[in-house]
Amino acid sequence: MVQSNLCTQFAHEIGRIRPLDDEAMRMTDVRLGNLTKPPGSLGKLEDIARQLAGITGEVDPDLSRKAIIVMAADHGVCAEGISAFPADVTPQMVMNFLSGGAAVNVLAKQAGADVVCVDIGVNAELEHPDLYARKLMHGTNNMAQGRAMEHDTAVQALLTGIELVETLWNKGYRLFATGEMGIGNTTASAAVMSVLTGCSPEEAAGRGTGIDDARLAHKIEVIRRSIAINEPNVEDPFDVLGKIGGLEIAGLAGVILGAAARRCPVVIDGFISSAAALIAARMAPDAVQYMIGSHLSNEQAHKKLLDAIGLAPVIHLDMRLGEGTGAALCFHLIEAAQRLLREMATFDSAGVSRG
Ligand SMILES: O=C(O)c1ccc[n+]([C@@H]2O[C@H](COP(=O)([O-])O)[C@@H](O)[C@H]2O)c1
Ligand SMILES: Cc1cc2nc[nH]c2cc1C
Repeated sequence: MVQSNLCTQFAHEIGRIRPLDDEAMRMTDVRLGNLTKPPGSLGKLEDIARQLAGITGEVDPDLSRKAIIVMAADHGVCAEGISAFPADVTPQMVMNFLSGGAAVNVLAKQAGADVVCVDIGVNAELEHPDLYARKLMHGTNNMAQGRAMEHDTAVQALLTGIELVETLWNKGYRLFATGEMGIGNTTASAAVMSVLTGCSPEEAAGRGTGIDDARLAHKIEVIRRSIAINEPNVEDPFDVLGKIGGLEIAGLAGVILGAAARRCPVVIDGFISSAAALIAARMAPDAVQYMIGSHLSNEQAHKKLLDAIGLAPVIHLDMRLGEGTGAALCFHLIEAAQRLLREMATFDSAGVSRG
């Protein structure tokens, strides 16, 4: 009963996601064509301007209030020794986000964005006035021994992401980005990628926080074992999420779907955020049009994962931090696209001859 109630809420939200607004994109193309530049010469910045119009239904939307939603959670699979760092780093970094000392805080501040720090499943008791306390479990169960979480918990995590976007939307935020913190979460993300794209654990696994060759071989074996023991159904993203996913991955999939349902752009950060984006895409294919790929992470499988979603990253800086750091940098390019459209002279106003 409870489960069907949650699923009904979720289905209602998914049902709100619509294709982009063709007329707003056409009007943007007309405006871009009148600006003092050869047609298409601003490349991907023009694509972004067009996409923003399609998403919002406005040629020049006000996206000045922006939030990076950083979902933090722990992973039972850390017991298998798959990370270069101890699980204690997850709660420690959450406190660092809340004190403003993490990389994402610095980059968010520079971009004029707010960091929204969410405990959706950290294995520690955390208290801070700015923390969004939404803990559903004290970390997932060890997926190498059985399912990571109950089906219902995965749906609750998805709804938590949607609820956060709604709360922030009501405060005036119109541009969102995904970010995360969770020691062990590249293992869960690689497992999700392997099942949903059909690639091997070798192809999906990477070095995460910086593991050596021996630990990488072990990580691949743990992913293989987790998939074998749980037998997730490739046709059912809820099943995949519940058996081999993570609480922050589920929460971020909810953030993405919630943003799409409210016609807001959502910038996808690195490898873990992209695993969440793949889940969201399988739940609601139209949601992909609301996503903006930010950067290409150095996590080796990221390119393949983005290809599976249909996203092209705009920044290549060899970063592999997560937290929302790549997405924060992408905010500058989004603002650049908007300013060009808003502030450039037209051929007529500047008296420049057309070709
Ligand atoms: O976003 C990325 O592309 C990315 C790539 C590698 C590592 N990370 C971060 O590192 C942590 C996971 O690494 P690991 O090795 O513990 O699975 C987690 O906190 C992520 O935010 C993030
Ligand atoms: C220190 C540290 C900071 C991070 N931020 C995101 N993932 C991280 C992993 C580590 C280990």
